[in-house]
Amino acid sequence: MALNAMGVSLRTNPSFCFSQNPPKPTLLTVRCSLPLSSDSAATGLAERPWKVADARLVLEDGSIWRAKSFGASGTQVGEVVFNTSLTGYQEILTDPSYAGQFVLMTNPHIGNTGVNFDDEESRQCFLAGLVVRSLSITTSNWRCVETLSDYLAKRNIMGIYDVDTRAITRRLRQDGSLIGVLSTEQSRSDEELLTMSRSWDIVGIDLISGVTCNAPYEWVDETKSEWDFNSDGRDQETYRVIAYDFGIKHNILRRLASYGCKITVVPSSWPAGETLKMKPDGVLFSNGPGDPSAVPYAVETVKEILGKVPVFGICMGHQLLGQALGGKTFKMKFGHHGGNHPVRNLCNDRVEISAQNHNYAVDPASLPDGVEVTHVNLNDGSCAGLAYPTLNVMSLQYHPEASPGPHDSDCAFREFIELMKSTKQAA
Ligand SMILES: NC(=O)CC[C@H](N)C(=O)O
Repeated sequence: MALNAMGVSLRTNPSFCFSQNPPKPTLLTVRCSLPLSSDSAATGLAERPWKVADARLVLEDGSIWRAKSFGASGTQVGEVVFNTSLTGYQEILTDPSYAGQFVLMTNPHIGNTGVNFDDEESRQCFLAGLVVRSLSITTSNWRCVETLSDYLAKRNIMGIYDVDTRAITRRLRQDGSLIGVLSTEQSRSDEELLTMSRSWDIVGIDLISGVTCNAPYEWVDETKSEWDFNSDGRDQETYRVIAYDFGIKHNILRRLASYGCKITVVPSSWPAGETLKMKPDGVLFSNGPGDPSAVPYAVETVKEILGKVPVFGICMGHQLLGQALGGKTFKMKFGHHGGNHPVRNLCNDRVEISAQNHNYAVDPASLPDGVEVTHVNLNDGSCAGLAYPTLNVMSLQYHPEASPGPHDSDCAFREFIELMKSTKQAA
């Protein structure tokens, strides 16, 4: 994986490498009322008792947002999205779906619960960086094992705080998601960073290949009893599921395991023929980063499996299923990223409060006859779920596994079990 001079891995688009001139030390010329020691008076250098703004977020619209850095340093490009979740910043940081994106938290106070190693949704942080209003100066949580700042520094993830996240959010809502470049390198001019932000785009890039696993593995983690729920009515029968890792969140696997599934996770490029040879009772197509139109190989895999075994698509998996069934996906203005989106389940007319994280959606008008829209996002009427009963297909645009967010839609896992059960009985 390409690294820049500051050791920040260029995770988003390795081919977009910046010229690596190590930054020249910058003399701070300060004018402040603090008494200067004699030598500092001579050089004009003063140690300020507080952190100064040492980072810039330059957006492609030309706006420059000065901020204070935490975590890794360096220069990183990515698409800026805002997430309105009030809790779960660690699950967000480790959701591979954010690869190529800066996540701006609209909840102003971040970091107060530190981090722990139970709440991670994948093996590392894939996002481009974290943008927060106020970084907690202390942690207070019985599960805390590390500060957010140390956690990000160890994972080469950049963060900024003391920046007007509200103003940036309003801009994103007005103009749509914007590409930005975040830099702590004072040697880079504003113009250089602006040029970088206008030279990269997230559309059309396969970001899945940068987050998927390298080889198949069995999911063996047990959900600790204090975190388990809904598993009482668990079927006596065990169902074998192959889960395609397009950037899979671990809580999808934990929830399937809680419902009694034995799961083999396979890489995104795993051949459909190999999957079918494994004779699974069902196949899950997972969430994942980037543009669903940029991974035709994954759509072909889905097409080859469709109709052979019951399938369940989540988020990116839902979009790939939509394309495999003949539909089209499109890029939304600023997407849905949060934990309080109301979704109407058209099958039972219940409204589920859902966990959401997506910038693309399936266009229901493009779906062929026989494919049913099963869920609708009540905020904007977009397609939040589909089914194709004759091919034993179900999928959701949002996240029934929560992590973070509400568990209103956990029943979707039960429905997938029922789909596998009925298909097996009919065989
Ligand atoms: N969480 C996901 O799977 C996101 C899917 C896709 N990358 C999108 O942004 O819409």
